Amino acid sequence: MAQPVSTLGQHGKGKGKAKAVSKGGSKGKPVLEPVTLEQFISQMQPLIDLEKEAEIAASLDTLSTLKPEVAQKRGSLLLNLKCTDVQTGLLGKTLLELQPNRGDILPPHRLTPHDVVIIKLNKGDSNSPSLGQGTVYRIKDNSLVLAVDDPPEDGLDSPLRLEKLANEVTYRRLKDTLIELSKGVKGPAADLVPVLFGGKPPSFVKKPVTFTPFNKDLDSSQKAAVSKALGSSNVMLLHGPPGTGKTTAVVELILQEVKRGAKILACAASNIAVDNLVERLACYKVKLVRMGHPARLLPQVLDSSLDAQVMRADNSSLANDVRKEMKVLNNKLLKAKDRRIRGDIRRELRSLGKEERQRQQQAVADVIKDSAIVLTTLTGALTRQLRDTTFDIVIIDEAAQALEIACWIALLKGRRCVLAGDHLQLSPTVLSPEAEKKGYGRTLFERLTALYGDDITSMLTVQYRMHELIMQWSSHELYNDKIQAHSSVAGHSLCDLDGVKQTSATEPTLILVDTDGCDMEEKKDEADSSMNEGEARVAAAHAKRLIEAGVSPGDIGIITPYSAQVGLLRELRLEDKNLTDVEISTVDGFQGREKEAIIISMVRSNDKHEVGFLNDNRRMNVAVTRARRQCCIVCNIETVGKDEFLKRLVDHFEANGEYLSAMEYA
Ligand SMILES: Nc1ncnc2c1ncn2[C@@H]1O[C@H](COP(=O)(O)OP(=O)(O)OP(=O)(O)O)[C@@H](O)[C@H]1O
Repeated sequence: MAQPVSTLGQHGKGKGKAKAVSKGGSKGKPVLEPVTLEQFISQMQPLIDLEKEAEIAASLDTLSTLKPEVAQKRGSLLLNLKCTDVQTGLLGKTLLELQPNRGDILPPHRLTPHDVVIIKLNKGDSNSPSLGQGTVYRIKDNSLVLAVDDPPEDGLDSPLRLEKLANEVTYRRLKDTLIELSKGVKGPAADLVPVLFGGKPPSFVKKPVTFTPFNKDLDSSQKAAVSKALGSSNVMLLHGPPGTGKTTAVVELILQEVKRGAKILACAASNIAVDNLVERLACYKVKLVRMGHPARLLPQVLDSSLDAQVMRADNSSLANDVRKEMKVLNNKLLKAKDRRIRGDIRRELRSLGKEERQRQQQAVADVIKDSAIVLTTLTGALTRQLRDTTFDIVIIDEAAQALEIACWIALLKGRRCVLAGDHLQLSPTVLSPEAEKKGYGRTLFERLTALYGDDITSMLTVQYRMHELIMQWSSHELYNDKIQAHSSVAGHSLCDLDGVKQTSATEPTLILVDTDGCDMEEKKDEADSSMNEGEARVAAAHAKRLIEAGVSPGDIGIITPYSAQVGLLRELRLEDKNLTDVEISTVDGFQGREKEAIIISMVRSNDKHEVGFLNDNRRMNVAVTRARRQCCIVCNIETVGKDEFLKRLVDHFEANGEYLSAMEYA
């Protein structure tokens, strides 16, 4: 293990007093002030409650006060469904497929995979009894699959509704973690906590750590980041701007830590990010286990799940034998008349029950003990199954999208930590405006960047996604011009793709479609979200032109900041079969993803030049950097150009790309 032989002495001298190194936050975000552990605990306590109340209120609000159709758009409800299939699968769970009763596609909604929902009869209301509870497993435009432990005994042949449940367990785990922190940390993280609150300086080994990479393609910035992480004695930040191979570097770091005998807890806020790590590690044949409910895991990682590995374990099959024996005894008990015999059977059943539980627990403990890497979501790290396991290092991917308090669930289990992320992309969504204002959504990654900056950070500087024209604006505005495009992508265009013709639609890398003067004003929907029908039609028309030129619909994404616009675009997609596979999403929902061609509908178009939350630099950064070979922005330049940051964006597109009036798509 790395020995702390040098320290970065500039920070946080004086116990419990964090040095003020705060920098200006992104637009719309409060400037970061350093906090002590005590301040953090007292700030967070009420905010967790505020956020929980906001989540519950959102569902109660939508369920009781709004028309069901509006409630549906707000997110917590999906109405009038029919059950079209019931199957067993997924390590013994039952999978229910639900489709809309009317129409071909599900109405606009905000349910996402992994949400916990209750199933009710459609004609019921918020007080009517539940038929059962399930976890959303898969969502397509026309169907949704739920994983349930016990399928409802009746009611499945009637019209159904789904109601999203507030996630009580998560909030309880966040509170429990705060209590742990307030008690004074004595476990493995005892020396880490003061460093993360500025009370003790971070330290690194003096000599850079050299290593032989498992991945021979690592670039020099990735190697430098892995080396810095390996040399850190407590905390290191791996800053990965869009497309720079942050997860590639994290995978290399994990493999190097395994090689030097470390036990690793690898986490992320979302299940999908954890699964991504599992998939990328799987080919290296390392011993790992993915914790978590099977319905929340991608099918391709199920084999690595704790449930699957426990099922294969010797102790587990012995437990099964015991269970069979218990079944036979239970049958005997039903038939036995003699009191003495009944007493004997009961005694034997009790002892077998104990043995079965012990063998199951032993099987779980063995799998965890034998795994060099344990992978889980942050909140999943508080599971009972990991209670007695400690780790040499906790690695958190997508850390800039995780609530700080959620990070602490995992951090308390390890001696060192590496956080990988990009605080210049979107931070986690917070429902309560008050909690947001008071810093609930502030991430540990942001806070440590402000506290220690470059001293503990290594930034990746080669990106493998975007044409350099797409990258340049983002690199200049947010990353001090430090990002370079790798030669394999710097000049790639849609026309290089198989079967794509060179046309006026496919040739440009940047396209700016201006709706000014084209009567394309924004509107509000019933749920107060903005939309713009004219823009939606232009975006769909551009997608059609790309498809006509041979671009595969699956390579095209239309993204927009507003959920009402997503609904509108999805309705338009129904009008043309060719558009079926074009992906449509909010910008926030598309973070971490990419497409060959991205069309951005900015929506805002008004005389007051109001741009709403378009002016959060990070949202536009995410939007533009999803595109690999072409980025097309549809907007009203007159409206959005009044914001300085957005003006520089449209200026970049105008100067380096194709400028068109929306009239051309009429
Ligand atoms: N050194 C490298 N050489 C070649 N390709 C690379 C290298 N590093 C990463 N890539 C490629 O770049 C792409 C992005 O990598 P990765 O998923 O690790 O990035 P990320 O930074 O985690 O992504 P995101 O921007 O979505 O957070 C992948 O296709 C990956 O194979």
